[in-house]
Amino acid sequence: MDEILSYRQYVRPFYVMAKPAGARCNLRCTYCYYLEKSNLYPAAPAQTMSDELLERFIRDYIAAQAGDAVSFAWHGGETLLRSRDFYRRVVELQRRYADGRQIDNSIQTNGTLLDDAWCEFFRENGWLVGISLDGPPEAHDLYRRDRQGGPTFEAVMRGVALLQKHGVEWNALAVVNRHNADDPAGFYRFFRSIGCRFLQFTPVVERILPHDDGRQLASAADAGAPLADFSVTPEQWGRFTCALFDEWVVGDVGRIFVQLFDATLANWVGEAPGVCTLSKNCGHAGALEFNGDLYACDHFVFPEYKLGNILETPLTELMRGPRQTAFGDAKLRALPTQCRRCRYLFACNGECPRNRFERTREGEPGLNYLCKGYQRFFRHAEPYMDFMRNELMHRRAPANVMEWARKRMGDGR
Ligand SMILES: C[S@@+](CC[C@H](N)C(=O)[O-])C[C@H]1O[C@@H](n2cnc3c(N)ncnc32)[C@H](O)[C@@H]1O
Ligand code: SF4
Ligand code: SF4
Ligand code: SF4
Repeated sequence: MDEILSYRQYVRPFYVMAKPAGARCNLRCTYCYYLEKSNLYPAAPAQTMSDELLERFIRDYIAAQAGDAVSFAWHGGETLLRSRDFYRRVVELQRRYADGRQIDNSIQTNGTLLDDAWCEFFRENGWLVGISLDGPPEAHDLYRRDRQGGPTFEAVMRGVALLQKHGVEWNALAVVNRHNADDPAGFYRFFRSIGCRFLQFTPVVERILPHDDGRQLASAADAGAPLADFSVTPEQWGRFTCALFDEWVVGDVGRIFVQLFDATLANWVGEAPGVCTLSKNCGHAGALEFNGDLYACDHFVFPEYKLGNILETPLTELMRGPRQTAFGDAKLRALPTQCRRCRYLFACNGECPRNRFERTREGEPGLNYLCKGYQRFFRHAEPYMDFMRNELMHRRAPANVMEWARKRMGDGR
């Protein structure tokens, strides 16, 4: 088993989320886990990735990939605080080092700084743009505030309209928090109404632990830290995912792609889920800070999870080294007995290790805080997932589930 694990680790591609503007941002979202990472770099307030580092990263990242396609992910902080010239240079360097590979780029942004020129750049270069949007204005604006504390919904929607005008490929990245989790139907209908076809949503789960350097959030290793009040509860998460699933399964299968549902179906048929949180192992997506520091994961940017600096140690060595391999394999190895015996282990895999700070019924540590919510979701989705798996096995479209679901729900559930 161990041999198989390490063999897979070796041939599997790895990804790196690059932070060209570090943790700098024009907004001040209450729940943001990244803004406070500036405190790790007090001596470099500008947090700007240098041209030397950019070139080294692009060259080494392309060279490290075994396949024909290489995917770059630009992340932050706010990515659009860097100029278009910076990203033109990215494209130029990618062409220089591509060596016949196909290069893809995705960029995550809060959307408020988009204008025609940015959209033209993304369209011309075929970049996929991820937009952070938490639902309709009353859901979005509570936590997604600008520096002055003002709302941002309208600015984001102006950005979305520009992307649509220019025909830029985009998807929405929403977070589910204590506030917006109670209106799943309104949330889903909103995204449908704005023409969003690719929807990802992440549960916000943070705990508070003040550090001497000014950071306020706990890492997975910090036992006993209290929950931040914007965190979604397991009960909310369960209700939210079930109700959203009901909206989707009666009308939008094959039309709107919801990452959680696609990944669940993939696990149901024994395929790779395409999202780390529901995979058996993880550790194949590092986070690269503006100065070359590489961390185990975007959600593990804590000093104790720093792998090294790519200007000092080759990127491949850090990503394929024993520390990162152990980090990724721990997702499976550290599962508590309750998870190992769970009937939904194949679908859940204990979800993300950063949320495993609860104890099991037997008092064993390492249970996922959202466990109850996931259990409820998998139980709820099970008959529909079984139906879709059966359709796929018989080479029929999973979208046939919609008619079956409508009848089933009409039949008095
Ligand atoms: C840190 S931001 C960086 C990129 C850009 N500034 C943006 O907002 O899209 C990346 C994503 O993380 C989400 N996010 C922020 N804080 C989070 C948290 N505590 N838990 C989960 N996701 C969070 C944001 O909503 C956003 O979609
Ligand atoms: S826009 Fe992104 S980086 Fe900025 S505060 Fe909000 S979530 Fe954090
Ligand atoms: S720690 Fe969580 S977010 Fe990071 S790679 Fe693993 S599953 Fe994904
Ligand atoms: S649903 Fe709960 S018990 Fe089952 S694998 Fe997930 S976290 Fe573990």
